[in-house]
Amino acid sequence: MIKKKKPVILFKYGGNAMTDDELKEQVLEHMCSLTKKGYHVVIVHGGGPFIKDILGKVGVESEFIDGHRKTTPEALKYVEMALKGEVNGSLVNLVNRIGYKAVGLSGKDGKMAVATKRLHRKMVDGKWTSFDLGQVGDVEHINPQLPEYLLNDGYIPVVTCIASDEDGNDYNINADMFAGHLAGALNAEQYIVLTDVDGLRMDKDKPETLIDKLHVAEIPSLVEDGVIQGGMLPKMDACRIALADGAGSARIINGTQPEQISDLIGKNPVGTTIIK
Ligand SMILES: Nc1ncnc2c1ncn2[C@@H]1O[C@H](COP(=O)(O)OP(=O)(O)O)[C@@H](O)[C@H]1O
Ligand SMILES: CC(=O)N[C@@H](CCC(=O)OP(=O)(O)O)C(=O)O
Repeated sequence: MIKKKKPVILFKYGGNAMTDDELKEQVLEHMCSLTKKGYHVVIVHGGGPFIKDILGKVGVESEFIDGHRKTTPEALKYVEMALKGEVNGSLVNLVNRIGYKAVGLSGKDGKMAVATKRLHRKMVDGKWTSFDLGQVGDVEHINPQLPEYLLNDGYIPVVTCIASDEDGNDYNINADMFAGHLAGALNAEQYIVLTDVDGLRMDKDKPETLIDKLHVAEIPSLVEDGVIQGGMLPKMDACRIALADGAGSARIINGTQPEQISDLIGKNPVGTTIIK
């Protein structure tokens, strides 16, 4: 008998929403409990504040360009330590402690993600201008077999956003971008981005201006008008990629409010939904 494939929910857990261990545990409990409701759960995480901390301690400076951290080879060493050692280690520990089986991975494991150096361009004074972001990568290709094996065997993949290119050079990839590619490759029924705000706002400082639904075609003009900026730039790009590559839906919700996760499969969708 052919086993029916379970739908995948892929969560992108942003570092800004990981304020303390108690909250992290509640959020992870809400995510992982979806496995009892017939879903396969994948967690992709970032860890911006943890990277900032470690870089500060060792005195390595870094700057963000359009939501991507310019990364020198020296900084990359510390980015990897923070993401794989600190954040991934702690999330795997918490998932295991609350009674599920987590497997911590980065894009390098099993060559799940193959990266390429990011060629960053944007309009400056009416001209396309290139920016060298150093060891910042883009996902070129995803091999979904490893997370699929794990999901089919009852494990929860907890994945972070470091990957190598075909020659073995390592790259720091924005976690939203990484997650969007993986959600597409896994044909996730839902791609859910957990951050520290309720979703995309028309005015980033006014919670009452939350946009509940947005078409991907509306993204470029919202970028041009400066509505989508900073950390929201890669988030929206990642939603576009996830939907184009095979995810069923994409949504941004508040990861500091765990109950919003339960609402996902309920009747009252929260956050900002991005539609094709
Ligand atoms: N239009 C907008 N609506 C809401 N937040 C916005 C908007 N534009 C930029 N942001 C910023 O994006 C941030 C979330 O992105 P980021 O800091 O990268 O978080 P994460 O760690 O979850 O990836 C918000 O805290 C907010 O400051
Ligand atoms: C290239 C790039 O920007 N990489 C990110 C990776 C971590 C991340 O994206 O973390 P959040 O999800 O918490 O933002 C960085 O260095 O901060």
